[in-house]
Amino acid sequence: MGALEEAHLAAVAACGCDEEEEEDLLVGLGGGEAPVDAMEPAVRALLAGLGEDDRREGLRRTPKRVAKAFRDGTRGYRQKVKDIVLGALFPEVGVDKRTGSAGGTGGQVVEPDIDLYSYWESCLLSSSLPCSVGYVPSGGRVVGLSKLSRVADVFAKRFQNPQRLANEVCGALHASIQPAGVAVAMEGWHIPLPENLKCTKSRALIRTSHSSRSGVFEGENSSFWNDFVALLKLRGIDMDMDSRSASLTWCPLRPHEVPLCNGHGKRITTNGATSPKSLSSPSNMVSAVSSMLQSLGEDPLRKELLGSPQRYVQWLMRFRACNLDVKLNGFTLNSASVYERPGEDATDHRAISSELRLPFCAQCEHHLLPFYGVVHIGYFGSGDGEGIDRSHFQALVHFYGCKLQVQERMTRQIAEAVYSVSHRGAIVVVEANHICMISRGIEKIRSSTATIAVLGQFSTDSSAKASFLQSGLDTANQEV
Ligand SMILES: Nc1nc2c(ncn2[C@@H]2O[C@H](COP(=O)(O)OP(=O)(O)OP(=O)(O)O)[C@@H](O)[C@H]2O)c(=O)[nH]1
Ligand SMILES: [Zn+2]
Repeated sequence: MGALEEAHLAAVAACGCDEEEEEDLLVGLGGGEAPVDAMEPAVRALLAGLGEDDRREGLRRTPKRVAKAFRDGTRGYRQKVKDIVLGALFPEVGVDKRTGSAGGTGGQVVEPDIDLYSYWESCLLSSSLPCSVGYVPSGGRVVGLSKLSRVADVFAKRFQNPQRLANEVCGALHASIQPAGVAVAMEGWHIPLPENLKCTKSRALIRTSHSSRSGVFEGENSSFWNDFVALLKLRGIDMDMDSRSASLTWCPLRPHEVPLCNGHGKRITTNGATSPKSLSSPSNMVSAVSSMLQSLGEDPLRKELLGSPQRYVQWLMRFRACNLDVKLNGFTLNSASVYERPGEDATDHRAISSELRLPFCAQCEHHLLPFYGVVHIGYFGSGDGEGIDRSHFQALVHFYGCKLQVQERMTRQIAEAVYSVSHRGAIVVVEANHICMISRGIEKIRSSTATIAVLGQFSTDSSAKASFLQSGLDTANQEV
C-alpha cells in the first residue's frame, strides 16, 4: 500500500467511519458467494407456469441462461468499493492549493456517458441507466478515471431503484475518494407495459432523471453544480428537465410508488404509464421468484422487494403461451379486397399496401428478458385504397409478439399469417431492441436488430420487395 493510500485510510478513520462501517456502506446486502442451485429449478417452475415445455429446443438452456443473467446482474453484492478505489488514488497537485483542487485544471473532473445496467428491485426487470459522474479532487489526489465507472457499476449490479442508485454511487465515491464533492446525474430507462408501448427506439421507454450531490456540489447556487450541468449540456445531456417533469413513476408495474429522493433528485417521464392490468400471479411462481432472490443473496422480505416477485410474475404472465385457434378467431381479414384479381398487372406496385410501425413487446425465450420494437407489413391489396384495418394487424402482431419468442420466428409467423389472407404476397420487417443484448452479455447499447420475411410475389419479384423496402420504410422513418 502506498503512502497516499495509508494517508487516505487514516483520513477515513479520522472522520469517524471505521473500516467495518465503510464496508457496510459500500458492500450493502447479500455479500459472499451465493449458491445458484435454486435458480434453475425456479426458472423451470416459471416456464411451466407460462404453459411452456422446458424441453423444447429453444428453452432447453433457458434456466441456465436466466440464472447466469441474474447472477451477473447482481455481482455488485460481491464487490467492494475499497478494492477498486484504493489502488488507484494518485498524487496530483491542483492549480489552487488553498482549495486543494486538482486534476490539472483546478476544477472538477467529469466522466459523462457511463452506461450502467441494473435490475429494478420493484419488478426484477432490467434496463439501462446512462450516468454521468463528476467530482472535485481534494487533498492533492485524484482517482483513476476508470474507477468512477467501476464504482458506479458495483451499485448498479444490485437490485436497485434509480434514485437510490444515484445516492449510493455518490456516497460511496465521496467516502472512498474523500474529494471536495461528488455529483451524479442519471437517467433511468424502464420498459413500459406491453399494452402501453407506442413506438420503437429509446423514445418507447419511460425515462426518469435523477441526481445526487455531496460537498461543494450541494446547495441551489453551487457554481460547481452549475458547471457540471453546463458540461453535461455540452455533451447533449439535458439535466434541466424540471419543466417537463411529471408525477408519474418510473416503474409502470408499481404505479403508486413513492420515489426515494435525497432532495436533489429530479424525476421526469416522457411516456405515460397507465396502471398495469391486474393479472393473476400463481403462488408457486411467486415462491419460485422469491427463492431466486434468496439464491442471489437477497432478502425477499426487504421492504423494497416486498411484492416484487408478484410483479415479476405478472409481467411474465403477459407472455403466457396461448391457444392459437382461439386468438385467430378474432382476426378476420377482409380477404375479398386483397385476393389477386384476374388480369392484374403483377408489377403494379400501387397494389402494394402497407401497415407501418406496429409496436410490439415480446419476451426473449433465451433469457426471459423483453425485446420490443415495431413491425412493418406489406401485402398486395386491391389497389383501390381499400385495405385491411390496422387494428387487425395490431392484433396479429400482439398475438405473435406476446409470448416467449425469438425475433426471426415472430417475423416469419406474422408473414405467414398475412400471406394466408393475402395470397399474392406478404413482406414483414421487424425492428427490435433486445434487452438481453443491452443489459447483459455483450452490453451493446443502442443495439437494434432488423429481420425480414418475404412470401409469394415478394420473394420472386425483387422490384416489388425493393418498392416496399425503399418507399414503404422511408415513410416509416419519416414518421419517427
Ligand atoms: N437469432 C436470435 N438470437 C437471439 C434472440 N434473442 C436472443 N438471442 C441470442 O441467443 C443467443 C444465446 O446464446 P448462448 O451462448 O446460448 O447464451 P448466452 O451465453 O447467454 O449468450 P450471450 O448473449 O452471448 O452472453 C445469444 O447470442 C443471444 O444474443 C433472437 O430473437 N434471435
Ligand atoms: Zn435474450
